[in-house]
Amino acid sequence: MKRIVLVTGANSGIGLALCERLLTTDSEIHLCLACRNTQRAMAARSALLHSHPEADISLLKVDVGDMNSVLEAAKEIKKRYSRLDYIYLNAGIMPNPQLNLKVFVKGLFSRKVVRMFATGEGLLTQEDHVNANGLQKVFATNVFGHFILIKELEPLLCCPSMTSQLIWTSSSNAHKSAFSLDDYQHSQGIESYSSSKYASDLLSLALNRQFNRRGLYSSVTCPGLVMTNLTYGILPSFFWTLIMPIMFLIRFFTNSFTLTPYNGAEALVWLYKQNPESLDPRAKYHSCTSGLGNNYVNPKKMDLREDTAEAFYKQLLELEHKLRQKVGVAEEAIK
Ligand SMILES: NC(=O)C1=CN([C@@H]2O[C@H](COP(=O)(O)OP(=O)(O)OC[C@H]3O[C@@H](n4cnc5c(N)ncnc54)[C@H](OP(=O)(O)O)[C@@H]3O)[C@@H](O)[C@H]2O)C=CC1
Ligand SMILES: CC(C)CCC[C@@H](C)[C@H]1CC[C@H]2C3=C(CC[C@]12C)[C@@]1(C)CCC(=O)[C@@H](C)[C@@H]1CC3
Repeated sequence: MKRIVLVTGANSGIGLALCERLLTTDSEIHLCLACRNTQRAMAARSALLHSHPEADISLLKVDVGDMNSVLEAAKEIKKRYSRLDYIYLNAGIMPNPQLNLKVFVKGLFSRKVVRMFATGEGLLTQEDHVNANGLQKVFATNVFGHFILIKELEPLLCCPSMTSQLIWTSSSNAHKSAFSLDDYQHSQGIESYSSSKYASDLLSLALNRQFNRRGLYSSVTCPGLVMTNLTYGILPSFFWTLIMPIMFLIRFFTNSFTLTPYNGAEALVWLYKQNPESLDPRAKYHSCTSGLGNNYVNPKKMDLREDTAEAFYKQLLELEHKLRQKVGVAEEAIK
């Protein structure tokens, strides 16, 4: 029986490299590319079919930052499939990133320089906005849309006598200090990306508590620093090209400069092959690349509290309830 794998944000960067690698790893797979832009999704499908002509690939239109689009997409998935084996919750944004040069230069001469390059801690700020659902855009895209998708697809993910896996593309940029239960959407701060990634780590922990007994397992990964559209948004591409030799040099000091989407997908592919019951719900699985270019996976314990994860999960359920009422009222008004 073919394994059914859905990947959000599959049309570029790490998501696209992941799809390519999954098709190479497993020929008995149905891949569903869940993307917001149909043309970009079709281009990705063509590229994948070019290297894997026999591959079974379908497209699904979904904007994970838009509640109505997620609900529509979930309806479509339920029509198409009776179960789902894997969902890769990979789509993500970091809008209007600004590099804090002062912190960067200071960091270069501090003892924390390696950590700074590995996590980008404190180096980046973002400007976030409110979306049409009244949610902070980064939170809605990186966390909440995926949460709603999982909730909607619960019957397909929790099937008797089989296990399913949720695999998040989180980040080592997820920091406790950027997240607060009082402002979990991060409407007050300037580190919405870091906050959203910490929120996804908390959510993954809570999902394991809620769903493991029903055969659903959740894991988080960090792909390392990868050159994708997301990172090209931080500094102009000519600058990245100029400093590329330095980036390859940095690899000898930190294994987190994976740089290519192929390398960045290492932990995501590794998790595909694991028995989910053997995984540690508190571990973040990091894609690593050595100075000589060898890839491997390094699990690291996350700094998470069970009670915070539970409280956050409750807040998400309340927000879901509120928004479902809003959507319901809007639908009634149209009728
Ligand atoms: N690059 C890096 O160094 C790191 C990246 N990550 C994470 O990896 C993930 C993938 O990013 P990466 O490959 O780097 O960057 P890309 O920008 O190349 O990929 C992001 C993908 O997400 C999609 N996407 C964004 N917003 C939405 C939305 N609202 N609905 C549906 N799809 C959406 C994009 O679609 P579209 O093409 O239409 O914009 C794109 O396919 C992200 O979650 C990111 O946070 C984590 C750590 C490091
Ligand atoms: C290498 C250079 C000479 C200068 C690059 C400086 C910064 C632009 C980078 C240093 C560490 C990088 C980093 C990220 C972005 C670019 C840097 C800040 C991320 C925050 C990108 C997104 C993620 O999710 C993280 C895992 C990255 C961590 C490191």
